[in-house]
Amino acid sequence: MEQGAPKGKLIVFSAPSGTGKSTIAKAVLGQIGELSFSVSATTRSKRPGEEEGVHYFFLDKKEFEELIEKGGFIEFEYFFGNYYGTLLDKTREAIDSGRHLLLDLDVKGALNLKKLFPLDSLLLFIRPPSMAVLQERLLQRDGRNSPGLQERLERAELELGYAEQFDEVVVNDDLEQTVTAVTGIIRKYLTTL
Ligand SMILES: Nc1ncnc2c1ncn2[C@@H]1O[C@H](COP(=O)(O)OP(=O)(O)OP(=O)(O)O)[C@@H](O)[C@H]1O
Ligand SMILES: Nc1nc2c(ncn2[C@@H]2O[C@H](COP(=O)(O)O)[C@@H](O)[C@H]2O)c(=O)[nH]1
Repeated sequence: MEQGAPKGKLIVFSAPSGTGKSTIAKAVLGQIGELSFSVSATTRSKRPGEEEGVHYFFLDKKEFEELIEKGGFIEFEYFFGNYYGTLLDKTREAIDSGRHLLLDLDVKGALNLKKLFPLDSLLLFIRPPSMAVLQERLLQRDGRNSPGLQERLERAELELGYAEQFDEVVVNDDLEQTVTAVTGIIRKYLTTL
């Protein structure tokens, strides 16, 4: 897709589920006005408080698979029993109009995106302070009986092994310090283009 340099840049957050990507993204978006959130499509159900077109575009499996057939995704993955994907049209529209996007992707999605936009993307890996803290955060957010909790923890171990392939790695221990560090990294990247 990298025909002619796109004007907007892609900032990608990856981390094991529950590390705090969405929490950090919300704070960073509040501080960097020229950055917009890239809304992915998914087949998973809405969590309380989530809104269509704001957190995700919620599709059913048939709709998602039809969109795959039509080449509607830059990348997509299937995990935790659901599809997740980055929409081609929305991404192209943003970067062609010079808007920078913040994407929240799993590690494979992030590394695939880097192959497509090697010069126009920055990959940030966010680490939890420990597996014990990660488990606490997932329990706090989703509850003890949440479907997929064990799967998310198992996948976390695997995802941590990809950290060194990212451009930057930040540990999300104290939230305020993490937001300051991440905001600094992104500002530096956007101003040294
Ligand atoms: N630094 C932090 N200290 C304490 N709690 C935190 C911190 N960062 C995030 N949290 C909490 O951890 C939980 C998980 O955060 P969040 O939903 O942002 O994770 P995520 O990485 O976006 O997860 P997913 O990939 O599943 O969407 C939330 O309840 C959030 O409030
Ligand atoms: N490869 C992609 N991964 C994505 C995309 N959108 C979100 N995600 C990742 O999914 C997990 C789980 O999210 P949740 O909202 O169900 O907790 C999370 O780690 C995201 O990074 C996408 O478009 N492509």
